[in-house]
Amino acid sequence: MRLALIAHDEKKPDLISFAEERQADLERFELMATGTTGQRLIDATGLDIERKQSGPLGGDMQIGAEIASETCDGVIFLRDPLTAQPHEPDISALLRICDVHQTPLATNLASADAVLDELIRQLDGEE
Ligand SMILES: O=C(CO)COP(=O)(O)O
Repeated sequence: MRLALIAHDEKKPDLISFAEERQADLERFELMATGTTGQRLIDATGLDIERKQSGPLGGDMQIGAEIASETCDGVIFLRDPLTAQPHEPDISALLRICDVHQTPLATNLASADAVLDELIRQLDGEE
């Protein structure tokens, strides 16, 4: 099962803490991330993560393409709702394509655990 991890700059510390807490669970997935998020997570946890482009350079669109191809099963995207992003259209497109394909999506820390728990439940069912 493939899972995407993304965080805006203000939320990267939260995502790193989340990944440290849930590292054993995250290791069960094929992970992908936008460029800077991926590097920060790799540095902090050593998790094996496929890095796409940085978000403003097209990383959200690359993850959106994975969702459109149904090669990504869930997204944890800790958005910063208080800072304008230059690539807002890409972000909107990513959220939209998740809805189009019924892809589980968490956009804040409060729902990240819930999405990961549900994907783990599905993984356990597959085994
Ligand atoms: O901007 C992002 C998502 O919209 C995240 O990109 P980075 O992980 O490269 O910072």
